[in-house]
Amino acid sequence: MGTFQIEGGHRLSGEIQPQGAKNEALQILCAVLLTDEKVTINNIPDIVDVNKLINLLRNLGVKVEKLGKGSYSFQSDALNLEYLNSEQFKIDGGGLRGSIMIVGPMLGRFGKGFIPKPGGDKIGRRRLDTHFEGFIKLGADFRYNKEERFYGVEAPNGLKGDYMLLEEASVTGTANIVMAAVLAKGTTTIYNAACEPYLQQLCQMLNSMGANISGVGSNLLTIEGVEKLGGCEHTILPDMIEIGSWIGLAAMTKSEITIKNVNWDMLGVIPATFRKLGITVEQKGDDIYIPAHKDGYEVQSFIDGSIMNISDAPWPGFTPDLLSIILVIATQARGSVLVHQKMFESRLFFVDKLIDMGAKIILCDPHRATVIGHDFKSQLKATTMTSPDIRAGISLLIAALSAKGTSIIHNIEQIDRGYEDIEARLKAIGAKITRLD
Ligand SMILES: CC(=O)N[C@H]1[C@@H](OP(=O)(O)OP(=O)(O)OC[C@H]2O[C@@H](n3ccc(=O)[nH]c3=O)[C@H](O)[C@@H]2O)O[C@H](CO)[C@@H](O)[C@@H]1O
Ligand SMILES: C=C(OP(=O)(O)O)C(=O)O
Repeated sequence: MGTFQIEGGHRLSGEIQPQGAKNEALQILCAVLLTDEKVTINNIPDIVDVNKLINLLRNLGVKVEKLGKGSYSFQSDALNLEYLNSEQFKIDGGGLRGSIMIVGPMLGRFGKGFIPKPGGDKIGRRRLDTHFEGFIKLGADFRYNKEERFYGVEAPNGLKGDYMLLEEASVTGTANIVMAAVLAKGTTTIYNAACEPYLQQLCQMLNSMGANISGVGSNLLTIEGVEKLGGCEHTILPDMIEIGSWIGLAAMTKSEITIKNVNWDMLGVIPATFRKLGITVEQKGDDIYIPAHKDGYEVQSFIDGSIMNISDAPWPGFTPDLLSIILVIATQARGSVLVHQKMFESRLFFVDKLIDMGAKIILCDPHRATVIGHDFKSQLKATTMTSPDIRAGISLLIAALSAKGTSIIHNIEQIDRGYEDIEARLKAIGAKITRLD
């Protein structure tokens, strides 16, 4: 188990460049399976989950060539479909959440797709019904092996477009169905589609490969199936969750930080949500400038004066992946906030560790926590903790960097899943952080 030692209480300063988006990369990498031509992808983050998926693709027979930092070419012209029946596939496929998105492209192109129960964060139930209901609508036969927790879909005669209203706007579910539908016969209409920037990017990439998808950016996608897709070049957006993490880091450590080249237009309500906590998020060209909040930050009020409530919602709502960060920075705000994590039922339990550090939080139920901010009148105290999931992990790291004394965070593999070379990048802006093993 990897461990960070963090000496907190130091101001940071300087510039930080966000990595490419983890959740976009996972979709885009799966899309390389849709063509036998070469696909070049730039700005791929060097993080554990993405490297696991690249390794899975290699084992499936994709030719992978590294062209430079973050740039790779992929060619899926001689796949080894037998790998899908192997023990190795069960290990590779179960190692991350994003692997689920190989099913759609494999089904669309080869008429069959399998996957063991995918990995990813243990943050509550993470059903896959939306994915498979979508494939069934496109004409696939579905089977599930309960003992082995192995999912399979087959359509030996190909897929046929249909209208579908998704039960929920699932991010990976929508990506999976879109990737199957681009090669189906006829028209597929997906209503209640997820429309995160990750999906907008995926649809744009697929269109540049020859697909015909309209409605991109909305929750109504229309896909005219095509016979074949070709190669393309695609560049992954900066990671909006990393950008939000650095906003939180700057505020909580009262540091002046510039986050470079954020692609502001794709950040949706993220800047406005941090501003609700009184944090100054300034747009400077395409950078975000966070001044040192020397006098702290004050939670804004609603018009009727009721307590500030920050909750998650499918895009264009506020992403659930940033709520843990909102929660940690609320512990030092002037005022109180109700954090409501609507989507996942086990993502707030990490507040125990913050309470240990001296934060004033009432965990009302698994979905809601009330945070009463200290306004920096009392500093959090260093402690030893274990990172339960990726976003709780980065939130605890932010708490440790703001705390008095030296903290230890175990299980940092969770953080490495999604944050590239984090200690070097944080050290470069003045953080005292050491990887112990
Ligand atoms: C690899 C990847 O891309 N992972 C992201 C993806 O996971 P993933 O695609 O697995 O998440 P889904 O969008 O399927 O669903 C997330 C959770 O929200 C619930 N739900 C979803 C939509 C909805 O309208 N109502 C609702 O209640 C689901 O039941 C589930 O518990 O999207 C999540 C939601 O943004 C993010 O936290 C994950 O980081
Ligand atoms: C929950 C997340 O990731 P995953 O879906 O890969 O578990 C996340 O990125 O916050």
